Amino acid sequence: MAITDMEEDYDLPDASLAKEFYAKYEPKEVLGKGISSVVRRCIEKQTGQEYAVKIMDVTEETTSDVQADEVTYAVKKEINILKMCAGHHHIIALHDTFESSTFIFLVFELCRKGELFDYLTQVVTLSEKRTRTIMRQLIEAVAFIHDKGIIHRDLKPENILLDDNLNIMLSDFGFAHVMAQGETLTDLCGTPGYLAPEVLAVSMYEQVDGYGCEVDMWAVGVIMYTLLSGHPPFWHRKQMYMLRAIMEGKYKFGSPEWDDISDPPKDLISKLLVVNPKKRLTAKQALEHPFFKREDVLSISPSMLQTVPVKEFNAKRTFKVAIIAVLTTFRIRNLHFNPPPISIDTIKHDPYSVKNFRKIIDGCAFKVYAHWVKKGEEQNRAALFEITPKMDLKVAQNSHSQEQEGNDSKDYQNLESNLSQPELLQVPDPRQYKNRRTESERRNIYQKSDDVKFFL
Ligand SMILES: Nc1ncnc2c1ncn2[C@@H]1O[C@H](COP(=O)(O)OP(=O)(O)OP(=O)(O)O)[C@@H](O)[C@H]1O
Repeated sequence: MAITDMEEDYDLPDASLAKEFYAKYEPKEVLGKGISSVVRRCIEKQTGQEYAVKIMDVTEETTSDVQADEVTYAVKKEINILKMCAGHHHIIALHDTFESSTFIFLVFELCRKGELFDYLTQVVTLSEKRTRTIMRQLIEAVAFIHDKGIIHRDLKPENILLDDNLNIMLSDFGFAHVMAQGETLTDLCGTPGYLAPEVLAVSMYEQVDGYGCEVDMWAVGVIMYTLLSGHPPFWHRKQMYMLRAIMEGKYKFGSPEWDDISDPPKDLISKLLVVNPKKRLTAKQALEHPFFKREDVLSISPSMLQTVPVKEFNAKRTFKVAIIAVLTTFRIRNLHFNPPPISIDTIKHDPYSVKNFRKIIDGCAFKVYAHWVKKGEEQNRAALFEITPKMDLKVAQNSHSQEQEGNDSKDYQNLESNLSQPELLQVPDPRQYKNRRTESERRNIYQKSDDVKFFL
């Protein structure tokens, strides 16, 4: 595909600055844009194989030499972690890397279906079956990295990519860290709606221990809740309320969106969204949960089959099962073609309680809000789950803070102001250093976005 005028903002690095990359790869169209990078499809000249290349500019005019060094250091740390994770089916594979004095190129396997987040905006919610497949793959990836002592710290649907067969690939290890034996962390980093209570606690109270790998399992719980219901468990228009809800682990399986969902997924979520990290399920324990047991029969290997005792044929039982199956099929068919009547009153007063209407309403809502979360500099993914425009939210937040000053604890106010002042960023987060952007533009972006990643 030709590189269009619309992409002129995303200029390709000059050939003289990235000779090695151009010698091996042919860059193609832009696939997406992160805060610090542009991702393009590219073709490996020798093999004709397609990949995705993440191009990071480390020469922004406003970036000092020290910051450029920090960015390079942070990317190298990410590369090392990606190499440690090589070979797992559900972790993005890093194929190649190039570094010039001005750009860093990371060549990844290509995930054509984009982010799980975008998939979710199209389908609104996922079925239990689809959720089971995705969550199993995600938790297997998390179990794998935890086994190696790696903590991800930014698990969310935006960082989960989908391949052609809708299998997941865990990506974006920008905040990942290899934990030393017995180490705990105290950095406040991640994305607000997915932060575990203990991450918030370390920046609120001095006497609190650091946090560990358990924070990823909290985020796994938030993701699972979001996939099944179409909205996150702790979101609140006023950030301070959201933080409180997270700290207290207050969320609910509200009606009607959870009415048709069975107990096992709810039980698993409730064992992940546990405030005390020591009582939260680990990745390995989560994989043992009954929610994942149903499909296990399908994954029995031939060698295991030999050890499974064969049941004796019982004609009466087989006949009975066949009759039940036929009757059930008729009932389901009947219900499909002759659904029970819905009263006009119900539709008038509570259309959302009727499943079909609910799907239509949700679909429309997502269509309206989705344009706010399109990729690009102004992306604001948190807005997907909001009902007020972002700038109003900012005003509402400010006036709310004033109103509540007397009531809300100082700790929460401090924490909230930390979260909403990413300009306090100190640590080498490559995401700060946007391609050729002025300081005021950058500030504007952060102010508009609740989804800003922070690292204090
Ligand atoms: N391997 C890939 N295959 C296909 N598309 C990709 C791949 N990697 C990234 N993308 C697309 O490019 C976009 C930007 O990717 P990137 O990893 O830079 O995103 P980000 O995590 O939002 O950025 P940042 O880490 O700078 O905050 C993603 O939203 C995704 O849609």
